[in-house]
Amino acid sequence: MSVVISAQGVGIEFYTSRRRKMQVRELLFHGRASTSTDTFWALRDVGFDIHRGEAVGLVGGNGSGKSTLLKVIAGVLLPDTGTVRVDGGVAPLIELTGGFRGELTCRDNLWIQAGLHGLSKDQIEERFEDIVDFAGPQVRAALDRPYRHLSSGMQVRLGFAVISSLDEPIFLVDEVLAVGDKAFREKCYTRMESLLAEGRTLFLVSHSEKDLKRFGTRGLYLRAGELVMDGPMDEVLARYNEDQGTTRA
Ligand SMILES: Nc1ncnc2c1ncn2[C@@H]1O[C@H](COP(=O)(O)OP(=O)(O)OP(=O)(O)O)[C@@H](O)[C@H]1O
Repeated sequence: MSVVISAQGVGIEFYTSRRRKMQVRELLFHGRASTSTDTFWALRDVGFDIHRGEAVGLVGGNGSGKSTLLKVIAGVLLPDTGTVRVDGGVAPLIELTGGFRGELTCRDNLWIQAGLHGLSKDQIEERFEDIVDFAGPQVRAALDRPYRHLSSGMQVRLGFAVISSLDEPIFLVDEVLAVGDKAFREKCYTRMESLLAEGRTLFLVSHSEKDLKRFGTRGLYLRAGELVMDGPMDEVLARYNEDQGTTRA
């Protein structure tokens, strides 16, 4: 099967600037403290290949670099070292409310988001009803109201409904399933299953062992920015739980 995501030696270095306490000498001669810049590597030498149709779950503790890696694959962040090659478009089910404008109506936002993600006017018209149906009756009732009037769960519903309707071959999913209510989560699972059945590739970040086992056949384990294990999901979770000192995530 063909490789659709190939990461080789990927490193991301973040800068953390901090201003030191002023020294008397600096106060006298400069009037301000000099700024020292610290850096740290959020990802370090990460490498893997993902094949078309694979369902891969990414695990790791808080701050281990999971979201950063997804942003690199989505093309939002460029790596400081190494390369990432992505064959085909990516549908980012991450930070789902990010691109929406609070003062615009839900209807306008739906059009803008779908358009920005590459759907044509005809495609949006054709899919409009399905997208709103998926988002649910509360979102439908609020279609002509400002987006900011939606509850945060409803905002996520609309975002998921738009992005999951895209034709992209690769889907990145980051903890969005943790936000919706139970009924909506089930709808999202069903949609993700049908995307997989159609041969799309799924890259999922989650702290839920249940979700990871349901979708991920293969697991990647990030620890402090380094990929410490790449293998069958069960084995990766066992190692992760062992490191965390728990039996369940
Ligand atoms: N823009 C940024 N500038 C500086 N540091 C950042 C930035 N974005 C993330 N970080 C840091 O990079 C590290 C990795 O963050 P990341 O969000 O990728 O972790 P994560 O594994 O997704 O964590 P979580 O499970 O808590 O969501 C963290 O230490 C975080 O504070």
